[in-house]
Amino acid sequence: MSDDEADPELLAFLREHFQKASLKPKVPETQVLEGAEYVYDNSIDVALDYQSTKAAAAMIYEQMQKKEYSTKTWASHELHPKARDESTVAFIFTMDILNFSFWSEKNDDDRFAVEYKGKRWTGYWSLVASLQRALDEDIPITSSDFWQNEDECTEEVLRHVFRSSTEEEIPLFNERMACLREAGKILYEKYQCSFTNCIAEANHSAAALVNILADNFPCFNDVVSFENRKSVRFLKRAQICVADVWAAFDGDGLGQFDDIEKITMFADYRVPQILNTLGCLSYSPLLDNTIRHKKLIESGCSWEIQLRGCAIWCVELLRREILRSHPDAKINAILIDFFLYDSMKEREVEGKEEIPHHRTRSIWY
Ligand SMILES: Nc1nc2c(c(CN[C@H]3C=C[C@H](O)[C@@H]3O)cn2[C@@H]2O[C@H](COP(=O)(O)O)[C@@H](O)[C@H]2O)c(=O)[nH]1
Repeated sequence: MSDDEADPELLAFLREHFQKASLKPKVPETQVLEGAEYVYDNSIDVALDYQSTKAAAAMIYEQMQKKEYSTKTWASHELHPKARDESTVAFIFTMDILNFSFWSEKNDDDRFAVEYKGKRWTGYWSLVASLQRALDEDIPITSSDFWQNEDECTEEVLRHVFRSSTEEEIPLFNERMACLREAGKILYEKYQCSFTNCIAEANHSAAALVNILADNFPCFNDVVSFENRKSVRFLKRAQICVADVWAAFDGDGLGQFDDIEKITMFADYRVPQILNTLGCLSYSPLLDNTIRHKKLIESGCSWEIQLRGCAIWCVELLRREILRSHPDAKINAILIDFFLYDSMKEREVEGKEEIPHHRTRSIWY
């Protein structure tokens, strides 16, 4: 139909509508889920099993209900900060700058571990314990001014903060120190030394805050090139940082986000492990063998990207399946992820780590 045949009123309406639409402020998106779906659609070494995913969705929902899993679960962890104020925002920002790669090639007795409050903490919890211990020792480890002050925040002080109760030091110590210095410099230059100003700039959009972190702080810009065909944003620490703020503040105040459902699962090395254990994710024989024998998988290689992308997509399918059968469920990808991580850690404590997690050493997760 040419313009002169079309109804002039309809044409005027369409022109006005599209004119308005193009003026609308762009709704922030992270593109993480689109990238994950693309990786899933193009994966040959990692596959999803729909029957197991359907069964897992039912089990996860039932368990989350039984445990009353909610944002409140976050603060219930012994080491997580409880105050809903800027000190907790600063703690979370510090924590999630450093929230990566705790796995060790040593046995449980010899691996990096932190003694704190009469307990021996490993993995993610060794990081949280180190930060809490430093604050107890009046070391301002959550202050970006401190990270930048190389006279006060010396390498020696940081080695003291992350001191181990074993011979093994925290993995990637130098990279962690560099991440803190870089983040401190950027926070000083762009956000008046406060992560709370980043939250304010995001104006209650979780996606916008993820993008602020990824676009301004290189150590949060977790982006890969999948088989040289497509740039895929995983943004694991940027997303978990936003999710931790949301959970710590119970979705209120500094943790109030209008689009929190845009946050996906955090592509780490624990959630793929439990998804594989539950039968949701399956691996090609060579990849399965590599993981079972704890062989290194290079950061950025196709196998690693398939593991991370398919895990994000799998949790999205779990989320959709749970909401299909329970439309009123107060559940999102964050809470499913938190539940899966905590469940995997419980299995590890009970000695039920049937299949190992994959071994990739990087600052991204
Ligand atoms: N996907 C996902 N990855 C998570 C977490 C957490 C901790 N979140 C706490 C906050 C709320 C939850 O209830 C948890 O209590 C750490 N990690 C990642 O795992 C790895 C550490 O593993 P391991 O060495 O075994 O401790 C490392 O890449 C770390 O970045 C999570 O929740 N989801």
